[in-house]
Amino acid sequence: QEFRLQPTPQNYTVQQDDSISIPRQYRLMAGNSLNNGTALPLLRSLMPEEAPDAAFRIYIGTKGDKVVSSYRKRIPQKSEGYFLKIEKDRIIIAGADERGTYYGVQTLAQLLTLDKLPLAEVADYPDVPYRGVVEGFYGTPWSQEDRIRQLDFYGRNKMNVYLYGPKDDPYHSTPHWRKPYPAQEAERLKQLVDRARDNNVIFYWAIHPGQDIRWNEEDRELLLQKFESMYQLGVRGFAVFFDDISGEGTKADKQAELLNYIDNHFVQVKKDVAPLVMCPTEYNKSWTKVEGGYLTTLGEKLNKDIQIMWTGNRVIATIDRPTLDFINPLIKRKAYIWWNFPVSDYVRDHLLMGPVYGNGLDIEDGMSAFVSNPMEHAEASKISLYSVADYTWNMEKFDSDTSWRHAIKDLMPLHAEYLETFAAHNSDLGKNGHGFRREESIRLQPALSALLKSYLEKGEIDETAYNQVDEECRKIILSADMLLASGNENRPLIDEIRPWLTQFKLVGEYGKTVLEMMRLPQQEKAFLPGHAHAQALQTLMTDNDARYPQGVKSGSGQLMPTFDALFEASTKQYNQRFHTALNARAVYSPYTLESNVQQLALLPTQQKGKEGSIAPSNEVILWQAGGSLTLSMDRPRVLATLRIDLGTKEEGYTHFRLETSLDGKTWRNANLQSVWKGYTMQKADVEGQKVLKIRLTNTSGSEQKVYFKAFRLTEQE
Ligand SMILES: CCCCNC1=N[C@@H]2[C@@H](O)[C@H](O)[C@@H](CO)O[C@@H]2S1
Repeated sequence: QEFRLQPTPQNYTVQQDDSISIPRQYRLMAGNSLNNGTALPLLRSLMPEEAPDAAFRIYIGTKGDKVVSSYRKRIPQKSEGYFLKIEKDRIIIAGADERGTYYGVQTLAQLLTLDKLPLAEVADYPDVPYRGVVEGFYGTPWSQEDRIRQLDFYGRNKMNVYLYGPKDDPYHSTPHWRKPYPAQEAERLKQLVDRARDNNVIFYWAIHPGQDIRWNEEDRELLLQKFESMYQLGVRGFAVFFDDISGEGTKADKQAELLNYIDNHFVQVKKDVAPLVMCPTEYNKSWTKVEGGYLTTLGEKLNKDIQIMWTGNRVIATIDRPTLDFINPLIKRKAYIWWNFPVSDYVRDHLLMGPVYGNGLDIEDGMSAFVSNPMEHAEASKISLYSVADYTWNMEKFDSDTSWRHAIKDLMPLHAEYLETFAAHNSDLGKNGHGFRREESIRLQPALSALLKSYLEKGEIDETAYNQVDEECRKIILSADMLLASGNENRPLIDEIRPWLTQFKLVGEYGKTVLEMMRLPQQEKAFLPGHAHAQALQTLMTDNDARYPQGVKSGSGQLMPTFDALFEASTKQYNQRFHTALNARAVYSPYTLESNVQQLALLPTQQKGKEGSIAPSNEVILWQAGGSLTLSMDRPRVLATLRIDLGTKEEGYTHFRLETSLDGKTWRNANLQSVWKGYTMQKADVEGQKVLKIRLTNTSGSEQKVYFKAFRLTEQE
């Protein structure tokens, strides 16, 4: 692929017919404003060496520095803007501010990877003021090494925000948010803060006190002391998260009072701290009742410079003009967008490696920030993060597919074609509680549907489609092996995605096996080995990783549904022809879920051996009065245990009724009791009961806010 600057500059011109060789020595003319910044160290790390008598010169400074005064008018009048010009005997880098100058050097760094330096002129600046990443997912927090690599990546891609808020860090959230970090964790955070500064990234530290905060002097002071201890570590950006909580902490006027206090007595006092960021309890449109006044209270009461985060019309949603036209007037400021992609903590068996798409290209003036909540897999998230950097820097020029291909090349230049094959077939999320889906296997879709259509409707094989799919299966197997054997090119990435690479190879082999079966349903003997092999592969694909009930998923959007349908169709043909009863069901879950509780209705069911479960949800469930959830079996089954965890203590369960039924008509109550004291998990007395359906209903007469942390049954052997 051709060379491109990342992110796409606002203005970039090159003299086509001319270039210069990279100067070996240069005389540096630097403005004083850069003395304690990171633009100069970066420049020195890129260019060979300074020589006071060298002919070639580099002028670098920010607006106002004498050294770049003659280029002052060329500097874009935009925060973090810069002007970069390469001439025969000099390079000029002039920033609107220190970070702009740093970005000018980052752009020069990319040009220096070319054999010859083009005589280029770049006048550049970002569309969205705050751009970057919020580590805000559930699951295994990123490691220290992950974060260091991330911060360097943000520097190179001109992202200026890293927001530290991993849900599972006990010092970020309940129970230890009031306590300073122990020495070792504090030291590690300090390392990150320093690394962020090296990359001109604002390191925001977020606190998540909402679950047990008390609206009093003591907790307010404890929170400020915690912020002060983080400030001592070098943190210069702060956030207060009130998401995913229920109870006292959700009151808007109390939240506003606390945040204004922090703003007035900490942020404004320190003077070198970025504007305070807050995460509201009602953080997406599907959860907010405008007339309830939560958002308008924040909009009216919160100091104007406090930023308010928003995920869009739903928890997981793309952002467009109507989204912003809804929220901005309510909060009386531009929303600070928290984009829940490529986060996968609600579909942990999937990787989201596909293109970034679906966000409006005309909304840069409607948001104060756009930060991505990524996967727990740091390296794998970089495909999306590269494109988020591209999209937020220059929105109009953003091209989803071009950006995606370059993101892959940036991640593994030597194995880009294989990683692209892998990423193309590992992008959809599968069925999930949020109903958010992504395109997958886009280029192969026509062949897959043509192959399936002709086989199902006419029992014929569309040879063209067949060969395309066969060829892709070969590429899938090859790509999996090449990436697994890719050694040190990007070992951390391969370590993260190895279970999915192994699975991907099985998908390729399964496809080839099913394609062979399609040729043989009339051959009594020859069909059998293929059928047996396909079943063996199905077993290997569902039982391959203890961390995921049904194994990791790969190709779940298009490849696997097609291959499964072809497996079933060819086996059915064989059974009819030879009056046999070979198993003709590829994927099989004995459990189906129905619910009129909107946030539960789409949750997938899982089955592994004798255990069945409904996938948990990360969010607070608004369970309407009379709302119910029903789990149905394919046939009556004898239960051993049933455990339910709504994240609430004893009295919370009194609002619900649990019933079982053998025929779906007559129901009998099943009592719930605590599994053990102080724990929210409850167990039902269903031991030995033969049931067809299980139903959980909110019989309290009013809406209940609960979590949906577990719904697990085991059958008797
Ligand atoms: C507006 C900002 C508040 C977003 N808070 C959220 N908390 C949860 C995150 O921890 C999860 O990673 C995310 C995706 O499951 O869902 C919600 S989104």
